[in-house]
Amino acid sequence: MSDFAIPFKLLSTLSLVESYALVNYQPNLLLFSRPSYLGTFIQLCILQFFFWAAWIVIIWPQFLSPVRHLPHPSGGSWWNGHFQAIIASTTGGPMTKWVNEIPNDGLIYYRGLLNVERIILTSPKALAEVLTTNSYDFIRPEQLTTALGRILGVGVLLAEGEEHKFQRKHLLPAFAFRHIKNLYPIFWTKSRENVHKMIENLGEGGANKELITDSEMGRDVDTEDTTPVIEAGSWASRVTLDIIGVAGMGKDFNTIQDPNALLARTYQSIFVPTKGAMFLGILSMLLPGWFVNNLPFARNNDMNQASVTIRNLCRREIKEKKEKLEKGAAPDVDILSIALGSGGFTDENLVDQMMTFLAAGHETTASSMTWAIYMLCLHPEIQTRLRAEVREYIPSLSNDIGSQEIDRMPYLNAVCSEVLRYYPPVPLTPRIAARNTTILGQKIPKGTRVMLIPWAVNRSEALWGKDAQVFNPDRWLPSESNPYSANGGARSNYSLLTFLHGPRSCIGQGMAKGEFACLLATWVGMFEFSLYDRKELNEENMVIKGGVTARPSKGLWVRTKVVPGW
Ligand code: HEM
Repeated sequence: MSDFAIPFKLLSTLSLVESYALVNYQPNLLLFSRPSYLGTFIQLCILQFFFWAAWIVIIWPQFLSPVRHLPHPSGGSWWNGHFQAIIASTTGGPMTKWVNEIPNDGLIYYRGLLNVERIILTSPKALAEVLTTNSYDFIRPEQLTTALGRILGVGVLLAEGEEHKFQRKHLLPAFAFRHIKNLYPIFWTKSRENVHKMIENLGEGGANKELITDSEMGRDVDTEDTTPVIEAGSWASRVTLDIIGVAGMGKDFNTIQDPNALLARTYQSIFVPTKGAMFLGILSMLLPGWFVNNLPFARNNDMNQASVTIRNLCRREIKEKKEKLEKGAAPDVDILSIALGSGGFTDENLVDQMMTFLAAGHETTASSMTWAIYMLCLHPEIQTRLRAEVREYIPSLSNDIGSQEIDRMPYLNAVCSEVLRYYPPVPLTPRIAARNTTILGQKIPKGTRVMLIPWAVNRSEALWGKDAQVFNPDRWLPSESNPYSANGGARSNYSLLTFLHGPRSCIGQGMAKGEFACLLATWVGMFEFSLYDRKELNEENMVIKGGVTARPSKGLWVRTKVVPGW
């Protein structure tokens, strides 16, 4: 059954017709001696809203829905399902637990806000049906498209059906490996610039001055240790924004050098998880997206301003690039140049695509970098082994590096793959059945929410074995006892959901992997990291901000030392 999206049009049309009929033909049925159209209309609207709500919240999910007998978590409220548990914990947290604790054959059922039904896919077969075989039967919820469209543009990420097929087909060549490999020198040069800037910052004492009083934050800090501290997440966002600028559209946003550069500030203002953002997120589950987007809240104001800034910047860059090409300049290697060459897009559509690449292409990779540094702090032996490999294959940061040098390092690639498995940057992404359909033979009514949860599937013991919840890069290294090392030891490639699969999988995954590996190699090659707050040595103490991407909610503060000799 569909979301709790109030069907205003239906309720008001019905009420209009009924109030006309009642006032004119059956006035004796009304409560008032002098019936008016308006009064009757309002009463009917309220009455029908309650009938509709009772149907959606109680009658359908509790007594009629064909999916209600699927394996499901115990407990939950009679009117609000498991929403309380979900909202109180990290995005995808409860689902990870359910996937490992509830015996199931590929589908788990639960109820979210106001009992809206959701299905979690847990088996490779179920995932293959939804992601590949019947991919276009499952679309993104309209509320999400409206909410994200302002910042992401309505590009390939948010398009559906034939429109999506067309856009993807014309963009795919830009992401072919023969082009992506030309971007490695950009990844490396920008990563190197970032490391130099970090060294400069450490020389000035790092971010120590910025730290909020430790007692206020409840941190457990070694006060004797004077090693400078940095917030790894913000450095990661700066460098990934610069990389997507140059690799995506040939434009250096200069965020590494200036964290207050316009675009950096703009993205910061919208990616910060505020209470306002959360409130609007919940409202958009109940009310039409266009209405929520236009409510007079500061958050809406920020989003609209950010949208104008990003859109104008993309427009300017596309115009400049076109003019350059018209003057006969050789095309650059960036994604925009290749998309322009494809001839498949109008200028305004290219603006939407560029907005998509800027947002989708930097926060995600920055999230991976943040989690990588966290994992290396928790596992210093992995950090040391990785540094040794990087230094063995690349004698100095000043070397110029391409895809071949990166691909040759097995442990680097294993660590990157394991970070992407263990902390997938996109913790979950929802779909809605666009028509009555089936998954694994189970009837799925049109409008049912189907949840793709990389966070849960990537740590499923049924798919990864008993050590699914252990961070272990070695599972990606080939050996006689590990014949499935290409899949991290799992039998099916659908066990890894980080980039999804099929026609809606991440188009930028090749680029993301190359960029991530270059970044990690430079950071670990040059620095030794350890946690500033010793409490975070216990992963359960790490508070995670959910949203489109998952990051530590208070940032990742790490003591950072230059390791000489590179
Ligand atoms: C570690 C980094 C990344 C991760 C984990 C990631 C993950 C994902 C995921 C899970 C999706 C599917 C979202 C959904 O359908 O709900 C997706 C789609 C997409 N990603 Fe990425 N992404 C990453 C990096 C990038 C980069 C670097 C780019 C581009 C430059 C990019 C561009 C896109 C685009 C355009 C789509 C939409 C594809 C379509 O629907 O056809 N991503 N990504």
